[in-house]
Amino acid sequence: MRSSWADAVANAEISAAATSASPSNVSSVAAAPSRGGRPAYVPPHLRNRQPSSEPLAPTLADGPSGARQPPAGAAPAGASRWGSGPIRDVGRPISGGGRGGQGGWHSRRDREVNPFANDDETTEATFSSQENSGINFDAYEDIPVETSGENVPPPVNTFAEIDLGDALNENIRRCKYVKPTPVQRHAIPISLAGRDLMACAQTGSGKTAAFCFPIISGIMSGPPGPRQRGSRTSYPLALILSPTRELSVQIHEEARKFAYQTGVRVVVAYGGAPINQQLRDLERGVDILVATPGRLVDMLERARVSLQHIKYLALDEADRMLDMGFEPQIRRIVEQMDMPSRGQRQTMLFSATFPKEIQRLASDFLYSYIFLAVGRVGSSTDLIVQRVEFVLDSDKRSHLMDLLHAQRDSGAHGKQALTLVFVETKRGADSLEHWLCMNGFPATTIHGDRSQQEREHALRTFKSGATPILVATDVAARGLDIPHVAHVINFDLPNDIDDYVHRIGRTGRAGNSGLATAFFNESNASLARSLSELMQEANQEVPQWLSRYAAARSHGGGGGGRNRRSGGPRFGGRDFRRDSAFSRGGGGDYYSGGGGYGGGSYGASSGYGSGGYGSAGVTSAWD
Ligand SMILES: Nc1ncnc2c1ncn2[C@@H]1O[C@H](COP(=O)(O)OP(=O)(O)OP(=O)(O)O)[C@@H](O)[C@H]1O
Repeated sequence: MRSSWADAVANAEISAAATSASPSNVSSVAAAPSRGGRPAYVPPHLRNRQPSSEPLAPTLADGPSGARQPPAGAAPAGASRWGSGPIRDVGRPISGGGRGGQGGWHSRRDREVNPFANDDETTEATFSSQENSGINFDAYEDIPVETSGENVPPPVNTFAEIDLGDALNENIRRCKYVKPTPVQRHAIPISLAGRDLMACAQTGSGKTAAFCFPIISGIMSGPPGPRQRGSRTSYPLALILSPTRELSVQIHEEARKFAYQTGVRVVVAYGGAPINQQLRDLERGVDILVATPGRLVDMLERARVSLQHIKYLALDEADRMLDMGFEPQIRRIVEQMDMPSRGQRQTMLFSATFPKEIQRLASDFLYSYIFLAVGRVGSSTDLIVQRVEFVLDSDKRSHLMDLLHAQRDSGAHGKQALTLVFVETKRGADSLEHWLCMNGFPATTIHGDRSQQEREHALRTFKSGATPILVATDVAARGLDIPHVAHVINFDLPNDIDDYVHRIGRTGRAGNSGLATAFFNESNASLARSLSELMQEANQEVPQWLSRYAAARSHGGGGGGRNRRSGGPRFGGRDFRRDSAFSRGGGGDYYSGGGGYGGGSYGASSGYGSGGYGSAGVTSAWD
């Protein structure tokens, strides 16, 4: 997919690398962009330097959504609200002063690029020997689902049962989604009923569509938002916030597919890319704005975006968005700008993990909401074989090498299996990548010290298989949907079990299987208990030595930092309103108990560690 501004620059190099890469082709790794010839290896410490011959900016006319080119399947005349004149064939009632034909960007013939046209055939060819990565619904058949809140709308079994509109249904077909995943079965009817929602569902289970479909459908069937003549301010109707640039780009790509030919326009705004280009994109019209918080605040301060007409607010990775690193920015955006207050807008929060303390914070943004938990405790990892090995820091590299050699020799997971290696620090990432490259393993890296252009280039070469090893900090831990990641290696374990859940969730997605290996040593002792509990819950084999570490922690022994999960429920898969420890006076829209919530499978009571949220080392890698 050509999806972002950096692609315009990187495209030629990527395809060259993609066609020439092989595991032994070290020089294709972390290659300096070069024109023709063999790309030269550039050490990590030099890679942030801008090559003088390389254009800094992409072709501005193209916008972050990719090259503007004649669409493979151009929108039929009248199919786009942003296209040609008054268009209302999408089932939207025409309210007075519709946007079509008002002049300015409303009236320009802005042909919609077909977001399906770029689905990367090269990548699929590269991975053709592997299993198809469609959703394996059998894996979800007996998945437990819990809802709490008042008057919960019933779930659906098929997309046909939901009135999403012809255009959206056609896009669902184009996406090859045959039936909804469990979280979609429940969340879509709840959202279509106009209810606020806090949804907790496993990694890779289709949450993006679960919040995109109702938003797109709602915008299609609602009145158009207003536009002030002569104003450079944009008034989106929906705002989707996510914690990282790459995730925002990915959500934008997905949402554009879902919204294709519906007339609903989706724009992305994220840091590290030229703001002027994004502003121009906004000026062409926006219904759904996908953004990272920092860039959005910038645009709000410049009065280039107003939130006063927001009808839908979605926070993806909502627990991350509300943890220590992001909460002030989110509060600013949601509570201190011009966004309609809760109850006046519809708010949807999604994540695979929802610690109770974060749930409590999140309830500030929600009105009479429904809590939805999809999946038994630990079920997000049932599809992932988890291995934990005791490895001293000094042995980690050679151990990693052994794993990679074994993987290569056995041809496990297919010839081009992608391996994602998580490390703690940006420096550590560069250093490990360099070492891997020197030892014949094509690798690249993604972390907060790399330029956005480099980050996107790294992701693309990883996805294509040109550099099948990606060394990453937590910037890549959440949300990224990269097909064919067969192995996630926690070279350095995170301090927080939730981060572990998200990291290993980069494999075993959409019902497919995956493998996760963690290197554990004394410095990870604080994680022992929650890790061994998590593994047990997911029917994984827990090594005896890890159980001993866990027991030592339970009895007050062991060193290391405080693990916020310690003693608490996994995945926050239980509505905190059900927990008396969190009951409070005055919370008008708190659900006050009642039946219907079979908490058994979510186990454990509160006991939520009071330690800080989000370690400083991790926060630095986020946008
Ligand atoms: N109904 C469906 N049928 C088939 N595939 C689907 C369906 N819904 C989603 N998918 C695919 O499943 C994959 C995972 O979806 P998505 O990225 O939305 O997961 P997620 O729950 O948001 O994961 P994470 O917690 O890691 O962010 C994507 O490739 C998506 O296209």
